[in-house]
Amino acid sequence: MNVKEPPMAEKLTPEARAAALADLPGWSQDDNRDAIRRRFSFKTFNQAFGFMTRCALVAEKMDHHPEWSNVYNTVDVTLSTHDAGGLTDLDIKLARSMNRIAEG
Ligand SMILES: C[C@H](O)[C@H](O)[C@H]1CNC2=NC(N)=NC(=O)C2=N1
Repeated sequence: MNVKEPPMAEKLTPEARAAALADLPGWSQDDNRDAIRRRFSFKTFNQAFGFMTRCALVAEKMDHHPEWSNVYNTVDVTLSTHDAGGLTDLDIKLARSMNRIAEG
């Protein structure tokens, strides 16, 4: 059987990146690399870790994974597509999902 790999995601153009960011509350361009970042703040560690757990399930399903760290009630996230060496539509999709999950 001919089972194709999904096509490699392509880096967004500067115009596409700006348009996507304008529609992504809380996210901004990373100062140092072709990536986007957001800090999610919660009331408790439990809420922060629950958020990470739900995001992890989505990320695994997408086969697209965040760079992130957690300190108590805060989760810092950076999204970039390593295979493409920069920001792609996959990052925008994952960012949207994370925003939805954070809203509860
Ligand atoms: C083999 C596997 O599909 C790749 O390594 C996936 C896994 N998760 C990934 N996550 C992110 N953020 N970027 C990638 O390029 C990437 N590639």
